[in-house]
Amino acid sequence: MATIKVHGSPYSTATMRVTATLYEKQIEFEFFNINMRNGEHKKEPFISLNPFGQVPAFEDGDLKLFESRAITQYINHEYADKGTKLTSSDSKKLAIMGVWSEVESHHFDQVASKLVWELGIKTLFGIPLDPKIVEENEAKLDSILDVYEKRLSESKYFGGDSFTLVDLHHLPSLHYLMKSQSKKLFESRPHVSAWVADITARPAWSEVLAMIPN
Ligand SMILES: N[C@@H](CCC(=O)N[C@@H](CS)C(=O)NCC(=O)O)C(=O)O
Repeated sequence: MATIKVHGSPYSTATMRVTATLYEKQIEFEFFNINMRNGEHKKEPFISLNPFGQVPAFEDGDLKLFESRAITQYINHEYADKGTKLTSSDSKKLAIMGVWSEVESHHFDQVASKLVWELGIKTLFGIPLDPKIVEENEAKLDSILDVYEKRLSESKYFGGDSFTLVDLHHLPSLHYLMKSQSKKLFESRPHVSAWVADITARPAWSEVLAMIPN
């Protein structure tokens, strides 16, 4: 089997989505650290792997991919027999997963990524945050988490009874937000809070966190 290569940054939420999937599937990979502070993601050779100049990029033999969710879907499909099953073979369950997958990327992530930047990354690198952006996006997150609380009171995970890619795709932003003032929005909702505790305790997720430099 050709070696899988992940080009990204251990701090990047999109990169973490891919490494979390590889660890869940127990697939070995080689990690190439792209120094974003030096702008390596905007230059060759990286820009040939992702013309949008964003991490991560991924290689499996001749196959070259970018866009983290497309990469996780590929890994899940190609290595279906390995590690954790992160999807369903039932078309109705798959359709429900599809709904919540769209919610994660078009509702949750739109807001969470702004908060991660303001409260997570800027804090990490000592850059002053913009309180207006934080306030606006926390208000939006509050409404999204009302929907999440209802869904998670009916179903243990977003896709049903078992952990799937939909839950996994949330993990990187949760990592930053649960260390920030936005934590209160998750903790005030019992089902959301139990789901966060459950999915962040997964051994594969600890392996992703171990890649972040101290
Ligand atoms: N939709 C893309 C988003 C990738 C993305 O936004 N990556 C961030 C790091 S988490 C990045 O490279 N930011 C630098 C930039 O946009 O210039 C994916 O899921 O892969």
